[in-house]
Amino acid sequence: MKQLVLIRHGESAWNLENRFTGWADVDLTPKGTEQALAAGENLRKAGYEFDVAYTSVLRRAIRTLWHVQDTMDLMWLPVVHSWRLNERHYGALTGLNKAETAQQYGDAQVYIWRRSYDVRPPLLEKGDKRNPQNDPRYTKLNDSDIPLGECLKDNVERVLPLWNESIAPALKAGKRVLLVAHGNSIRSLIKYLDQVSDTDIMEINVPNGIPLVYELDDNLKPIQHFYLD
Ligand SMILES: O=C(O)[C@@H](CO)OP(=O)(O)O
Repeated sequence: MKQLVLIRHGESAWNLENRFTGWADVDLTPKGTEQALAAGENLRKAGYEFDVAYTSVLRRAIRTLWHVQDTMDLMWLPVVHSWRLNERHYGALTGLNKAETAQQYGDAQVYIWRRSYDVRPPLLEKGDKRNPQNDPRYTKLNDSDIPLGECLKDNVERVLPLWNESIAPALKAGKRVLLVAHGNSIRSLIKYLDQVSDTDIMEINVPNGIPLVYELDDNLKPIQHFYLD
């Protein structure tokens, strides 16, 4: 049996302020830190061990992973940081308050932007200060890889090359994988692993800081999954 544990980062400052976050690099709140420590503690108590960890290049996920590693006495664990695990890019909605945006555009439109599989949010203008193109952590990427706004389908297409080229081979080699990422990059993996339909994925939400354990067969088909709460 192959073991993959997915954790969405703990509560972030913009989760608390109810803002569209995406690639904005906001940190954990004190509650988010507690959630991350509790996730590590629950994994430790349940006897989980890991051989490699994956995370995004955003601090809320990285810091969550650090807390989990620290709590589990696994600071030595090899860690792969990949932009492919970043949150779905929220385009021109980045930084806006979700409730205020719903008042302006209506709940139905905001639900479509947040949960539809293939409707993108309004895109950023290239010259927008929020365009990640000039951020040093992305300068080695092709311009075409740097999004100006993504729907979940774009996010799935961004995550899968990392899955196919690195995570799946690690699992097949018997490595126990810990992956700390974001609500939508994890929903992308859930959609792929459980073959969730484009409609059903709209109703699947991932809570902050609760380990989601996948037990996979040798072909990486899920045998079962459950939250370790
Ligand atoms: O703002 C975001 O980037 C995400 C996760 O917090 O929000 P949503 O639930 O709308 O996908």
